[in-house]
Amino acid sequence: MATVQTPPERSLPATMSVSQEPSDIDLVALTMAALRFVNPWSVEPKKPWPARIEPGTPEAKNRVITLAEVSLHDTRDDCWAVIYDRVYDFTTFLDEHPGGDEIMLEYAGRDASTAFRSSGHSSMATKALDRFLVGELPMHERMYRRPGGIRLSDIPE
Ligand code: HEM
Repeated sequence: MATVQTPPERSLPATMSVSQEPSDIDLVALTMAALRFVNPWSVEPKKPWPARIEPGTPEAKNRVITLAEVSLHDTRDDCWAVIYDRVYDFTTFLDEHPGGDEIMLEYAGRDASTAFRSSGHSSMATKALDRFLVGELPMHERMYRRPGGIRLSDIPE
């Protein structure tokens, strides 16, 4: 006598909620794959920057750093400041500064453009900034290096 075989009962995985149909899951996976194909940046997390940036390296030139991030580096052991929209790590320079460390620490974690300019620094001092560069402010936070920004004749290239 022929026996009729019924398919085994399909049970949902323990993690799947009762309201979620298997076809919904496939649709999500498909959409993610399609988005990845069209624009990988829309779904992949961006590669995080290394925790420590070596000042003055090509990598430092391309890094965008917000004022909020600069403000976290405001101590003698970790001293950043902004001069003409560029972000510098002056930690290793504090003890070497001919004008003393105190004045530089006053601007740790902040914009020091006006202070730097009004201290009558030589063009040599301005050029020496490159050694300490770790990044640049985003366009919307800049005062100088942006279209329509403050124009000064002696801002370094
Ligand atoms: C936070 C920003 C800074 C402030 C407020 C500041 C302030 C000063 C002041 C007040 C002096 C004059 C000292 C005196 O005449 O007794 C001075 C001198 C000097 N500073 Fe700074 N400084 C800053 C950053 C820097 C940086 C980043 C450099 C080099 C990369 C630098 C290099 C020099 C040099 C070389 C002198 C001797 C004069 C000259 O050759 O220009 N300073 N600074």
